[in-house]
Amino acid sequence: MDTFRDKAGEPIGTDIDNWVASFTRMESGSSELPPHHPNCLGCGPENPNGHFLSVRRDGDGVVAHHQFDQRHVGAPGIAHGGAVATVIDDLFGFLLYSVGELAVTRRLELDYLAPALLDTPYILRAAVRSRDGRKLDLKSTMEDAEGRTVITATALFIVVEVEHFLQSQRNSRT
Ligand SMILES: CCCCCCCCCCCC(=O)SCCNC(=O)CCNC(=O)[C@H](O)C(C)(C)COP(=O)(O)OP(=O)(O)OC[C@H]1O[C@@H](n2cnc3c(N)ncnc32)[C@H](O)[C@@H]1OP(=O)(O)O
Repeated sequence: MDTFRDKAGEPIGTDIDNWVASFTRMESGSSELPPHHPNCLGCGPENPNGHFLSVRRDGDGVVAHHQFDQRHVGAPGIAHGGAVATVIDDLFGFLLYSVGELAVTRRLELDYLAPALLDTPYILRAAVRSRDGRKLDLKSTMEDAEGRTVITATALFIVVEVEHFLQSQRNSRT
């Protein structure tokens, strides 16, 4: 089990309730947003196989500067489409700090308008388009340094209770 940390990087223990509490207590102070947890595939600083995504608030949404590297290669020189989807899914997860509720991905849809090149800087943005009950309609774009849109994405996240994660933890074989 991971040791979860608060916004200041202080350990808050391994208990999932603590993790959720630290997540939902997030106030709108610094624009820098903390990783979902240390080993998160998208943003965890302790996951050597991850993307180390660094995200900050940007108006009502979030923004990240990111480069894919050789660990994420699909076709030579091009990031694997699944790696791109991982990063966008994780970026959407940062919107939950503003929503202030727990939610998980139900649907994720990407349009790959141009190849996402390795070792090339991109800027990714995401925002909540609308909310209908538990359903969060999210949108994202990824642009290159010249402002060309490389990826557009939408997602449906569903708000869940902490029990969703507790039950998943109980059912997990790890
Ligand atoms: C602590 C930090 C946490 C956050 C941690 C952040 C980490 C970020 C990482 C990125 C995020 C992830 O990877 S999350 C991990 C990947 N995702 C998952 O594991 C989720 C797996 N799926 C599930 O557990 C479940 O399907 C749920 C919880 C998502 C939904 O199940 P449910 O609660 O039974 O909901 P259900 O009734 O089926 O659907 C809810 C509503 O959505 C509608 N709906 C369902 N599908 C669709 C659809 N494709 N298009 C339109 N609408 C749809 C239904 O009609 C319904 O509308 P109405 O009748 O209400 O109107």
